[in-house]
Amino acid sequence: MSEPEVVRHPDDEALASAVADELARQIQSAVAERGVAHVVLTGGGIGIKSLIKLREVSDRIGLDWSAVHLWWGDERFLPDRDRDRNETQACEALIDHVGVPSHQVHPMPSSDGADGDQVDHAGTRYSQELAVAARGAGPVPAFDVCLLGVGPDAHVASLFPGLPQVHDDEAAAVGVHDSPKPPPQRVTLTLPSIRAARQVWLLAAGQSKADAVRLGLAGGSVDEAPVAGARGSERTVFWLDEDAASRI
Ligand SMILES: O=C1O[C@H](COP(=O)(O)O)[C@@H](O)[C@H](O)[C@H]1O
Repeated sequence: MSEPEVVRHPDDEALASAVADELARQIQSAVAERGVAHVVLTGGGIGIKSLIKLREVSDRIGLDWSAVHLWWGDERFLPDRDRDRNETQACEALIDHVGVPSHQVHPMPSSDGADGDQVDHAGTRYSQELAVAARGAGPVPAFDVCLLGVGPDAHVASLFPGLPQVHDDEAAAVGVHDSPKPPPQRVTLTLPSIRAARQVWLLAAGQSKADAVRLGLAGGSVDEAPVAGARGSERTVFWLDEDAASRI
């Protein structure tokens, strides 16, 4: 696992622009080197802002999306197209406007889909989809970049402090029943799946994230701060604005 690096920008606008520029570069180099790019998207304020900026970068440079696969780190288990779903927000911000082939967009299940209201089944279904894409090379593809927002409580994806999913080292994705942040039912990648990524990028903006960032960089207990367990195999980058970086 890699040691975390810190990249600081003055405010959330500059931060989102920098994330978008670098993500476009990483997509291009993954496709050039391996013929495919697997990117994990996040929800949250700065996560969605970065996708809006990525759409602008994509338009500007003519980014080729034909070999890009999009995954999610977590999802709120709600009906398809619900405005609070991370997928809905990512589609509005980016996906509906760029040319990613639809079979390469891999949303987590919705609560009105094939699993009905069975969020654990939804986690299993997503694990199976990840395994198929990994083509026998492991439980999940080696994601090129895994984007993760950071909650004020130090959660990443839908791995919340003190909840059992933080310690799941068998499943690739699992259901969450009692998230302290609404909605209570969610689907999330587990920490081993996140750690399979070449690069893990933690995105945080605002004073409310400053303590979580400090704990995440310190690398202590994942029970207390799940963000402390989010590390990439090659690179881990904390992308921060000055407010989020204020307690480092
Ligand atoms: O609920 C969620 O929250 C986190 C962080 O969101 P933020 O608005 O505080 O930045 C996000 O990363 C996660 O994907 C989402 O489901």
